[in-house]
Amino acid sequence: MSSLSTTHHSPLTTHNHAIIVAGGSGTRMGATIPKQFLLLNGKPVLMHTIEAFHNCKAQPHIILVLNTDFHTYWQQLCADHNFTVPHQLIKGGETRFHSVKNGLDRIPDDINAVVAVQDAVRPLTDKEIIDRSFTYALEHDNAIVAVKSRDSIRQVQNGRSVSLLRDDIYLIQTPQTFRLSQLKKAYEHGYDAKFTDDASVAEQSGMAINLIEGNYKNIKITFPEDIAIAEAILNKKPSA
Ligand SMILES: Nc1ccn([C@@H]2O[C@H](COP(=O)(O)OP(=O)(O)OP(=O)(O)O)[C@@H](O)[C@H]2O)c(=O)n1
Ligand SMILES: C[C@](O)(CO)[C@H](O)COP(=O)(O)O
Repeated sequence: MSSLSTTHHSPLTTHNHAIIVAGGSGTRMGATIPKQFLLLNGKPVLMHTIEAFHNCKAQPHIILVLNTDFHTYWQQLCADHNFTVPHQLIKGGETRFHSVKNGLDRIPDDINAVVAVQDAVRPLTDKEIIDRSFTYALEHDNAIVAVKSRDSIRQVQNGRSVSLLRDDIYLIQTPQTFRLSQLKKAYEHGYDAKFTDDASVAEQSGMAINLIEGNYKNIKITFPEDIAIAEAILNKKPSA
């Protein structure tokens, strides 16, 4: 991981924000409710994710982006699970891009602020990694959590597959953390269907993207088997 950036400073600032995007419907999961509400060890996925941000040293102001059809459902879930972590609930958008944009629009301009964007459906994100992303972004404008590919990689070009250098391939996770002013500016450029994350939006606006080391356990809940995988990771006893 020598090519990924590292940092050792404290992430403490009073200007930290986290936008947790939970506006999706989970079509690939195929459940009767969006996957962010499915239970992981008895607690909705989304609560695990919010708690990771609440428990980190950066102590961000938490904005939860959720389709308005599910606001009342979420408030009932919070009551049922005695979930009291403070957060600001706002409406979701048509795509992940639009949900993030809705979140950014709710944060007042602040030259000193840093914002992390997090998939609601990554409930196993380490609080230490969240803190590292805030610290690194404060010093270097952005920090995108990534892990190196552990599989061999081939790309199909004109019907032929060609091997790529595995050491140059990184798999991108969240959080993706930025100086607020720079991410707001990037999102002003408008939507493009090729955007899959915040780094691709920022890159399009000319920003150089910094990768910081993530964790293979920081999986995204996407398909039905991912819930069982996440529970196995959560319940694994530390080896002696
Ligand atoms: N309109 C949307 C679409 C997605 N997301 C969020 O972006 C994250 C990553 O998206 P993905 O895993 O693709 O979630 P879904 O869109 O719900 O899943 P699918 O693509 O299978 O429908 C999720 O936390 C999802 O809730 C969002 O906030 N608003
Ligand atoms: C943001 C992300 O999780 C980074 O890996 C990913 O791009 C989301 O992709 P999806 O197609 O919306 O699941």
